[in-house]
Amino acid sequence: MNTIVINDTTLRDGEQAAGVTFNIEEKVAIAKFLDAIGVNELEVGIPAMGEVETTAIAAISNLNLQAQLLGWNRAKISDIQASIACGLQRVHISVPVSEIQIDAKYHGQWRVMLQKLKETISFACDRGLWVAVGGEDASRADENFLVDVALYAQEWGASRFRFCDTVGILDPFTTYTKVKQLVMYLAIPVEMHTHNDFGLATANALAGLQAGALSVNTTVNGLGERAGNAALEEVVMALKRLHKIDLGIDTTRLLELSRLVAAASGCKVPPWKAIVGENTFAHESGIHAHGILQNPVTYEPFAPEEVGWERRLVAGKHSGRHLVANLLQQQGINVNIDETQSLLDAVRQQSIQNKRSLDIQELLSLYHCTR
Ligand SMILES: CC(=O)SCCNC(=O)CCNC(=O)[C@H](O)C(C)(C)COP(=O)(O)OP(=O)(O)OC[C@H]1O[C@@H](n2cnc3c(N)ncnc32)[C@H](O)[C@@H]1OP(=O)(O)O
Ligand SMILES: O=C(O)CCC(=O)C(=O)O
Repeated sequence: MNTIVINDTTLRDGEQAAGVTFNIEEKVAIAKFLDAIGVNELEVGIPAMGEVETTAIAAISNLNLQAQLLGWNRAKISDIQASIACGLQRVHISVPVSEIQIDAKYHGQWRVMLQKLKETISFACDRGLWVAVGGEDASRADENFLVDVALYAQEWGASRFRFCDTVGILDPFTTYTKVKQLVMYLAIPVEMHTHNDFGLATANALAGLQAGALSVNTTVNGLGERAGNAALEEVVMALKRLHKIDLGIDTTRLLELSRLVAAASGCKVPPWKAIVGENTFAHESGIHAHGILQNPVTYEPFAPEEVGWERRLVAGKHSGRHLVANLLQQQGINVNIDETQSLLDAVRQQSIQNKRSLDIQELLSLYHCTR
């Protein structure tokens, strides 16, 4: 798992989340940010969508970023032409590979699908483009047929094949088995594209990488169709911290990036969201805060600064004396731990009444009232 490519699709699948639209400035800002922190590759959009999209893609293309840029295409010559017109040198061509999708898009005529794939790969390769192919709904495809399509794509000139769990129905174990088989047959790298319909997108992406995939689609905050995609920040941190694979991405800016995409998409990040949620390094519970004050490793998997956060202790319903005493100490008030019980009782009461934790001013005024 050492030469993994992150191909971030915030600007394509991320923007496909219902109700989300990025304007040109936002698309450019997100692309620049992803590039600046060291993301290798960006799927920047769908040129076939028309002028608004192609103008944004061309603007990103003109930035001459370090990251490789890809346009997403159907197996249609006109889609490839639209990608070329944006100045893209890399195209991703998607074809349906499950019976369900081939029925819906090609009236069940898989030979026609293969013919279109061959034509579009050749058209792109003849124009000097680097071509990747995506197997849409690969997770529900007949496994032998999937391998055949991928082998044809490879033979016709594709440089990578994307395994798509389009409706997010796999678990990590089945993902591993299916991707392992594909990797075994192909000489070109396999890319993972996972969806979060059962909350398993990141786990499945990692399972695919364990099985030998060398590239992975992510989106910032896990934004994307329906329940979203594998989150960039989760995949990068899981690889770094759980698998000891540092992709060279500046993780200290992940929070800033998350906030940029949350603002541009209008999609708030839930407080409990891994890595970038507001509560990921906030501690209210007495036993946790007591542990953290002695050694942060007791209740944190890594230091908050590694992803751009600062640790926060907050007083609330579940707090204990050590936490409250520490917060007061930070304000220059030294209290004997054994004399904080009445203050703690007042904190609980007010927190229950307000249905939230207390800010420092509220804690201070309770302290003065209970003296
Ligand atoms: C799993 C995924 O995320 S796939 C990506 C999905 N993303 C999007 O759909 C967002 C952007 N899409 C769009 O802006 C529009 O759908 C467009 C511009 C691509 C096409 O718009 P329209 O021409 O109005 O077609 P519409 O969206 O209604 O239908 C999709 C068409 O693409 C065809 N199609 C779908 N997938 C493929 C494919 N992989 N290869 C070739 N054709 C395909 C469908 O069969 C249908 O064709 P038809 O019009 O000949 O019946
Ligand atoms: O690239 C493809 O083939 C399809 C990607 C996708 O968005 C999906 O399958 O969910």
